[in-house]
Amino acid sequence: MKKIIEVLPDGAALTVRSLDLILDKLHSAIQERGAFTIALSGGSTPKPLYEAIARQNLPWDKIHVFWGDERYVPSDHPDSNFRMAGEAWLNQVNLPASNIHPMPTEQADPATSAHLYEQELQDFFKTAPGEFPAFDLILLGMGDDGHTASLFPHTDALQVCDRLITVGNKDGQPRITFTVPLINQARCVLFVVAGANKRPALAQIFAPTGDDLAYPSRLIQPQAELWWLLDQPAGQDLHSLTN
Ligand SMILES: O=C(O)[C@H](O)[C@@H](O)[C@H](O)[C@H](O)COP(=O)(O)O
Repeated sequence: MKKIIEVLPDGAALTVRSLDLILDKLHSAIQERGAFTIALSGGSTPKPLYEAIARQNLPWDKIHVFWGDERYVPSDHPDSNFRMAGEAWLNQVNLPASNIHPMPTEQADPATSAHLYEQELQDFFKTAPGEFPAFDLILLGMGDDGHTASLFPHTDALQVCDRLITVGNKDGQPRITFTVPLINQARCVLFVVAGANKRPALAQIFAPTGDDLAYPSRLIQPQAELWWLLDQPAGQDLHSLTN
Protein backbone atom coordinates (compact mmCIF):
# COMPACT_ATOMS: atom_id res chain seq x y z
CA MET A 1 0.00 0.00 0.00
CA LYS A 2 1.14 3.49 -0.93
CA LYS A 3 0.05 6.01 1.75
CA ILE A 4 0.23 9.74 1.13
CA ILE A 5 -0.67 12.46 3.64
CA GLU A 6 -0.80 16.08 2.49
CA VAL A 7 -1.70 19.07 4.64
CA LEU A 8 -3.11 22.00 2.66
CA PRO A 9 -3.24 25.57 4.01
CA ASP A 10 -7.00 26.06 3.83
CA GLY A 11 -10.32 24.79 2.49
CA ALA A 12 -9.85 26.29 -0.96
CA ALA A 13 -6.45 24.64 -1.39
CA LEU A 14 -7.89 21.37 -0.09
CA THR A 15 -10.61 21.51 -2.75
CA VAL A 16 -8.14 22.29 -5.54
CA ARG A 17 -5.76 19.49 -4.51
CA SER A 18 -8.62 16.99 -4.12
CA LEU A 19 -9.98 17.93 -7.55
CA ASP A 20 -6.54 17.55 -9.14
CA LEU A 21 -6.13 14.07 -7.69
CA ILE A 22 -9.63 12.96 -8.73
CA LEU A 23 -9.13 14.26 -12.27
CA ASP A 24 -5.79 12.46 -12.49
CA LYS A 25 -7.40 9.16 -11.48
CA LEU A 26 -10.40 9.84 -13.72
CA HIS A 27 -8.37 10.40 -16.89
CA SER A 28 -6.08 7.42 -16.15
CA ALA A 29 -9.06 5.10 -15.59
CA ILE A 30 -10.79 6.21 -18.78
CA GLN A 31 -7.58 5.84 -20.77
CA GLU A 32 -6.84 2.38 -19.35
CA ARG A 33 -10.35 0.91 -18.97
CA GLY A 34 -12.75 3.19 -20.82
CA ALA A 35 -14.64 4.27 -17.71
CA PHE A 36 -14.20 5.79 -14.23
CA THR A 37 -16.04 4.49 -11.19
CA ILE A 38 -16.22 6.72 -8.12
CA ALA A 39 -18.05 6.27 -4.81
CA LEU A 40 -18.97 9.51 -3.07
CA SER A 41 -18.93 10.44 0.58
CA GLY A 42 -21.60 12.48 2.28
CA GLY A 43 -21.59 15.06 5.01
CA SER A 44 -20.59 18.69 4.46
CA THR A 45 -16.89 18.59 3.60
CA PRO A 46 -17.15 17.35 0.01
CA LYS A 47 -19.78 19.89 -1.18
CA PRO A 48 -17.24 22.46 -2.50
CA LEU A 49 -15.36 19.63 -4.19
CA TYR A 50 -18.51 18.42 -5.93
CA GLU A 51 -19.22 21.99 -7.05
CA ALA A 52 -15.69 22.19 -8.47
CA ILE A 53 -16.09 18.87 -10.35
CA ALA A 54 -19.33 20.18 -11.86
CA ARG A 55 -17.39 23.09 -13.41
CA GLN A 56 -15.09 20.73 -15.34
CA ASN A 57 -15.54 19.74 -18.95
CA LEU A 58 -15.44 15.94 -18.65
CA PRO A 59 -16.53 12.86 -20.65
CA TRP A 60 -19.58 12.45 -18.44
CA ASP A 61 -20.80 9.38 -20.30
CA LYS A 62 -17.69 7.50 -19.13
CA ILE A 63 -18.15 8.35 -15.46
CA HIS A 64 -20.20 6.17 -13.08
CA VAL A 65 -21.15 7.59 -9.70
CA PHE A 66 -21.98 5.49 -6.65
CA TRP A 67 -22.30 6.29 -2.96
CA GLY A 68 -20.13 4.83 -0.21
CA ASP A 69 -22.89 5.36 2.31
CA GLU A 70 -26.33 6.86 2.67
CA ARG A 71 -28.69 7.90 5.38
CA TYR A 72 -31.87 5.81 5.40
CA VAL A 73 -34.08 8.67 4.27
CA PRO A 74 -35.96 9.45 1.03
CA SER A 75 -33.77 10.75 -1.79
CA ASP A 76 -35.30 14.24 -1.51
CA HIS A 77 -34.72 14.45 2.26
CA PRO A 78 -32.42 17.30 3.45
CA ASP A 79 -30.09 14.69 5.03
CA SER A 80 -29.75 12.65 1.83
CA ASN A 81 -26.19 12.33 0.51
CA PHE A 82 -27.69 11.67 -2.92
CA ARG A 83 -29.61 14.96 -2.75
CA MET A 84 -26.51 16.92 -1.69
CA ALA A 85 -24.38 15.52 -4.53
CA GLY A 86 -27.21 16.17 -6.98
CA GLU A 87 -27.58 19.81 -5.98
CA ALA A 88 -23.82 20.45 -5.89
CA TRP A 89 -22.81 18.47 -9.00
CA LEU A 90 -24.92 15.84 -10.72
CA ASN A 91 -27.90 18.03 -11.59
CA GLN A 92 -25.54 20.56 -13.20
CA VAL A 93 -23.91 18.28 -15.81
CA ASN A 94 -24.97 15.92 -18.63
CA LEU A 95 -24.11 12.76 -16.78
CA PRO A 96 -26.48 10.05 -18.06
CA ALA A 97 -29.06 9.00 -15.49
CA SER A 98 -27.99 5.38 -16.05
CA ASN A 99 -24.52 6.35 -14.78
CA ILE A 100 -25.86 7.49 -11.42
CA HIS A 101 -26.24 4.65 -8.92
CA PRO A 102 -27.87 5.86 -5.70
CA MET A 103 -28.27 3.58 -2.71
CA PRO A 104 -31.95 2.54 -2.39
CA THR A 105 -33.42 3.91 0.84
CA GLU A 106 -37.14 3.38 0.46
CA GLN A 107 -37.50 -0.36 0.97
CA ALA A 108 -39.36 -1.79 3.95
CA ASP A 109 -36.09 -2.32 5.81
CA PRO A 110 -32.43 -1.30 5.46
CA ALA A 111 -31.19 -4.89 5.12
CA THR A 112 -33.23 -5.25 1.93
CA SER A 113 -31.71 -2.03 0.59
CA ALA A 114 -28.21 -3.25 1.43
CA HIS A 115 -28.86 -6.50 -0.42
CA LEU A 116 -30.28 -4.69 -3.45
CA TYR A 117 -27.28 -2.36 -3.69
CA GLU A 118 -24.87 -5.25 -3.31
CA GLN A 119 -26.67 -6.96 -6.20
CA GLU A 120 -26.43 -3.76 -8.27
CA LEU A 121 -22.65 -3.63 -7.72
CA GLN A 122 -22.23 -7.29 -8.63
CA ASP A 123 -24.25 -6.78 -11.80
CA PHE A 124 -22.34 -3.63 -12.74
CA PHE A 125 -18.86 -4.99 -12.04
CA LYS A 126 -19.77 -8.53 -13.14
CA THR A 127 -18.35 -9.98 -9.94
CA ALA A 128 -19.35 -13.26 -8.33
CA PRO A 129 -20.84 -13.44 -4.84
CA GLY A 130 -18.05 -13.04 -2.31
CA GLU A 131 -15.81 -11.23 -4.82
CA PHE A 132 -15.03 -7.58 -4.06
CA PRO A 133 -14.98 -5.20 -7.07
CA ALA A 134 -12.30 -2.53 -7.33
CA PHE A 135 -13.63 1.03 -7.59
CA ASP A 136 -11.27 3.42 -9.31
CA LEU A 137 -11.71 5.89 -6.47
CA ILE A 138 -13.59 5.83 -3.19
CA LEU A 139 -13.96 9.27 -1.63
CA LEU A 140 -14.28 9.26 2.15
CA GLY A 141 -14.83 11.79 4.90
CA MET A 142 -14.15 11.25 8.58
CA GLY A 143 -16.26 12.19 11.55
CA ASP A 144 -14.73 13.68 14.71
CA ASP A 145 -15.31 10.26 16.31
CA GLY A 146 -13.10 8.62 13.69
CA HIS A 147 -15.92 7.01 11.72
CA THR A 148 -15.89 6.88 7.94
CA ALA A 149 -18.67 6.11 5.48
CA SER A 150 -21.29 4.81 7.92
CA LEU A 151 -18.83 2.61 9.80
CA PHE A 152 -19.32 3.96 13.30
CA PRO A 153 -17.30 3.06 16.40
CA HIS A 154 -18.11 -0.27 18.09
CA THR A 155 -20.87 -1.17 15.63
CA ASP A 156 -21.59 -4.53 14.00
CA ALA A 157 -20.89 -3.09 10.55
CA LEU A 158 -17.16 -3.00 11.35
CA GLN A 159 -17.06 -6.80 11.58
CA VAL A 160 -18.82 -7.54 8.27
CA CYS A 161 -16.18 -9.04 6.00
CA ASP A 162 -18.20 -11.30 3.69
CA ARG A 163 -20.48 -8.67 2.14
CA LEU A 164 -19.99 -5.61 -0.06
CA ILE A 165 -22.76 -3.57 1.55
CA THR A 166 -24.19 -3.67 5.07
CA VAL A 167 -26.40 -1.75 7.43
CA GLY A 168 -24.65 0.88 9.54
CA ASN A 169 -25.91 2.33 12.78
CA LYS A 170 -25.51 5.91 13.91
CA ASP A 171 -27.04 6.33 17.38
CA GLY A 172 -29.81 3.91 16.49
CA GLN A 173 -30.44 5.46 13.08
CA PRO A 174 -29.89 3.00 10.20
CA ARG A 175 -27.49 3.76 7.38
CA ILE A 176 -26.44 1.84 4.25
CA THR A 177 -22.69 1.55 3.92
CA PHE A 178 -19.79 0.02 2.04
CA THR A 179 -18.01 -2.55 4.16
CA VAL A 180 -14.34 -2.35 5.12
CA PRO A 181 -13.22 -5.03 2.64
CA LEU A 182 -15.05 -3.34 -0.23
CA ILE A 183 -13.37 -0.01 0.55
CA ASN A 184 -9.99 -1.69 0.89
CA GLN A 185 -10.34 -3.26 -2.57
CA ALA A 186 -10.33 0.18 -4.26
CA ARG A 187 -7.54 1.27 -6.59
CA CYS A 188 -7.48 4.55 -4.71
CA VAL A 189 -9.05 5.63 -1.40
CA LEU A 190 -9.11 9.38 -0.82
CA PHE A 191 -9.94 10.87 2.58
CA VAL A 192 -10.74 14.60 2.45
CA VAL A 193 -10.85 15.94 6.02
CA ALA A 194 -11.19 19.52 7.24
CA GLY A 195 -11.58 21.27 10.57
CA ALA A 196 -9.82 21.42 13.93
CA ASN A 197 -12.53 19.23 15.44
CA LYS A 198 -11.09 16.29 13.47
CA ARG A 199 -7.59 16.68 14.96
CA PRO A 200 -7.99 14.39 18.04
CA ALA A 201 -9.39 11.53 15.98
CA LEU A 202 -6.64 11.94 13.37
CA ALA A 203 -4.02 11.58 16.10
CA GLN A 204 -5.60 8.24 17.06
CA ILE A 205 -5.87 7.12 13.47
CA PHE A 206 -2.27 7.90 12.57
CA ALA A 207 -0.87 6.47 15.82
CA PRO A 208 1.24 3.33 15.18
CA THR A 209 -1.06 1.31 17.44
CA GLY A 210 -4.61 1.97 18.55
CA ASP A 211 -8.18 0.74 18.90
CA ASP A 212 -9.52 0.05 15.41
CA LEU A 213 -13.06 -0.50 16.67
CA ALA A 214 -13.02 2.83 18.49
CA TYR A 215 -11.58 4.64 15.47
CA PRO A 216 -12.92 2.81 12.40
CA SER A 217 -10.95 4.89 9.88
CA ARG A 218 -7.92 2.90 11.11
CA LEU A 219 -9.46 -0.12 9.35
CA ILE A 220 -9.11 1.56 5.96
CA GLN A 221 -5.88 0.08 4.63
CA PRO A 222 -6.36 -0.44 0.88
CA GLN A 223 -3.96 -2.69 -0.99
CA ALA A 224 -3.29 0.06 -3.55
CA GLU A 225 -3.28 3.79 -2.73
CA LEU A 226 -4.43 5.60 0.41
CA TRP A 227 -4.53 9.39 0.28
CA TRP A 228 -5.26 11.71 3.19
CA LEU A 229 -5.78 15.33 2.14
CA LEU A 230 -6.22 17.54 5.19
CA ASP A 231 -6.65 21.25 5.74
CA GLN A 232 -4.26 22.97 8.19
CA PRO A 233 -6.70 23.07 11.13
CA ALA A 234 -7.21 19.30 10.87
CA GLY A 235 -3.67 18.29 10.01
CA GLN A 236 -1.47 20.79 11.85
CA ASP A 237 -0.07 18.10 14.18
CA LEU A 238 0.83 15.91 11.23
CA HIS A 239 3.39 16.37 8.54
CA SER A 240 3.01 15.50 4.92
CA LEU A 241 4.51 12.11 4.23
CA THR A 242 4.55 9.37 1.69
CA ASN A 243 5.34 5.78 2.47
O1 LIG B 1 -23.01 10.18 5.41
C1 LIG B 1 -22.10 10.79 5.97
O2 LIG B 1 -22.27 11.63 6.88
C2 LIG B 1 -20.70 10.60 5.52
O3 LIG B 1 -20.45 9.78 4.55
C3 LIG B 1 -19.79 10.56 6.70
O4 LIG B 1 -18.89 9.50 6.76
C4 LIG B 1 -19.04 11.87 6.65
O5 LIG B 1 -18.05 11.81 5.63
C5 LIG B 1 -18.41 12.20 7.96
O6 LIG B 1 -19.41 12.16 8.95
C6 LIG B 1 -17.78 13.61 7.93
O7 LIG B 1 -18.82 14.53 7.76
P1 LIG B 1 -18.48 16.10 7.57
O8 LIG B 1 -17.80 16.23 6.24
O9 LIG B 1 -19.84 16.77 7.58
O10 LIG B 1 -17.59 16.49 8.73
